[in-house]
Amino acid sequence: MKMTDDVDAHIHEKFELQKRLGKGAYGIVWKAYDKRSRETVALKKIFDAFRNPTDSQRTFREVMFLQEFGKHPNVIKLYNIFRADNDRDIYLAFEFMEADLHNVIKKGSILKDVHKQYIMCQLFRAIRFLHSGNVLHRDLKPSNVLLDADCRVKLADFGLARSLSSLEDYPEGQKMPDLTEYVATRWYRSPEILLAAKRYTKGVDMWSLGCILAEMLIGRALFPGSSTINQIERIMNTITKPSRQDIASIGSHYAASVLEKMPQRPRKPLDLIITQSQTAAIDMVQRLLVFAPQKRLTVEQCLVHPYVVQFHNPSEEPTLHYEVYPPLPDHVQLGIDDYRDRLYEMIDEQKASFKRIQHDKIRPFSPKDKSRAPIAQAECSDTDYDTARSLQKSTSMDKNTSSSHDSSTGTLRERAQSAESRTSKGSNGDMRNGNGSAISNGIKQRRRSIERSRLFANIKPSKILHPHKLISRGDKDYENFEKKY
Ligand SMILES: Nc1ncnc2c1ncn2[C@@H]1O[C@H](COP(=O)(O)OP(=O)(O)OP(=O)(O)O)[C@@H](O)[C@H]1O
Repeated sequence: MKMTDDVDAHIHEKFELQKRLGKGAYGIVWKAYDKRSRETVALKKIFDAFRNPTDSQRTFREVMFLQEFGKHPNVIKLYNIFRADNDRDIYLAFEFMEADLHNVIKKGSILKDVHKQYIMCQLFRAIRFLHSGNVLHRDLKPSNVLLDADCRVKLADFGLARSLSSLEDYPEGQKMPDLTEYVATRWYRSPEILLAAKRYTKGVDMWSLGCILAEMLIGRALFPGSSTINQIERIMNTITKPSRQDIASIGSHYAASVLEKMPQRPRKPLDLIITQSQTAAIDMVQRLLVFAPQKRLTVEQCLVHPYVVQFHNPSEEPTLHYEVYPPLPDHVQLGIDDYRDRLYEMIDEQKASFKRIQHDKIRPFSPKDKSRAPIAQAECSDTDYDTARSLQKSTSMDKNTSSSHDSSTGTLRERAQSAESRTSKGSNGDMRNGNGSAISNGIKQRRRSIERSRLFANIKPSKILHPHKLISRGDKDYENFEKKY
C-alpha cells in the first residue's frame, strides 16, 4: 500500500493543510486549518481503510469508540469524518494537540516529576472512563498519548479498542493469534498477551501504563524487545518471579513451558533500573508490572496511589454507568462491506448509535475494602488482538507551543504546590539518555522518523511543559515553585 500526501479536492476545499505531523501504520496526520470552524485540527487520512476485514474492523472501531469516549476531557475529540472519492480511504478530523509523549520523552529533560505525575493521573482518568464502560484500549503507548503545552493529556488511537460486553457470545475454541504477529506495540504488551493467553482482562491496559510510567522515569523504553520471545525474556529478567499459580492463572497452554525453557539470566529488578526516581514512582511501576493480571493495580487503585494522589479529585474522574459496545458485534469479524456501509451510514448521520447496557454504578475504591474484586476482573477471549500491519513508521511533530488555560488551573496550582512539598528527591529531569533506538525484527522494522528527535529543538524546555504551565499565572507563590524546579 502506498501512502502518499495526496488529498481529495473536497478535503482541500474544507481544510488548509499546514504541516505533516506524523505517519502511523495506517495513515498520515496533518496539522490543518478548518476553514469553516476556523480551528486548527489534526487531519488523519486512513489509507485503504477497508482493505480487508481486519483493517475494516479497525477503522470501524476507531471511529465508534472515539465517538463514545471523546466526551471525556482526556480523550481526543473526533470532530468529523469524511469519505474519500475512491471509497477506500477515509479522513478523520481531530482536535489538534502539540506533541505526543514519545516525542517529549525522547527529547530529554522536558518532563519534571510533577509533569510525570500529572500525565499519569490524566491517563488513569481516561482509562477509568474506558474501563467503566467495559472497554479496553489495548494499544497504550507513548505515541498514543497526546499532550498540549499545558501538559494536558488526550488519549488517541482507538483502533484496537475492544468491548468486553460481548463476552457471553464469544465462541469457544477460537484459533489463537500467531505470536510473531505481535509487532505493532510489542514493547507495551503484557505477559499474558505475549504468551497468547486465551482470556485477558483490563490488566492489559494497566501493564502498558506501567511501561509508560517507567519510560517517563528512565527516558527510554523499559522493555524494548526485538521479538516476542526477547520481549518475554526482558520482562522475566526484571519483574518479580511469578508463582506456578500466577502462571496458571493467565490460562495460556504453553506459558509454563515457554517460561521454563527461557535461559536463566541474573535478574535486574525494577528498582535497580529505575534509579533517581521518587519511591512512590518506583512503587507504582512495581505494582503495575506484575505478572498475574489480577494482582496488578486497578485504575481506581492507581488514582489513590501516593504517586498521583495529589492530583486525585473524584469530581474530575467521571465514569460511565453503562457498558459500551459498537453497533456491530465486536467479538466476530464481519465482512468489509458491513463495516464500510455502517460507517458511511454514520457519516451521513454524523453520529454513532451505541448500544448501552446499564450496569451497577462502580463504587469508588476504598483502601479498606481489600476483599472487593477489582473491576479489572472482567474477562474476554480474543483472537484478533494484533490487527497491526507490519509498519514503517515515521512521525514528525509540530513545535507550535500556543496554549490556553482552562478553569481548572487554580486547583491545579494548589496540587502542584503540594506535589512540590511532597517531592522528596526533587527534579530528576536530567536522567534520561534519549535512547529511542529503532529495534529491528526480521523484515518488519519499527522506525521513528529522525524528525521526531528535532521536536522542541529550538525551543527552550522552559517554554514548553514547564511547571509554570501547570499552575495559574500571576500567582506570587508560583515564582518560588518555579525557581525550585
Ligand atoms: N490529534 C492529534 N494532534 C496532533 N498530532 C496527532 C494527533 N493525532 C495523531 N497525531 C500524531 O500522528 C501520529 C500517528 O497517529 P495515530 O496513532 O492516530 O496513527 P496510526 O496510524 O493509528 O498510528 P499507529 O502506528 O500508532 O497505530 C501520532 O503518534 C501523533 O504523533
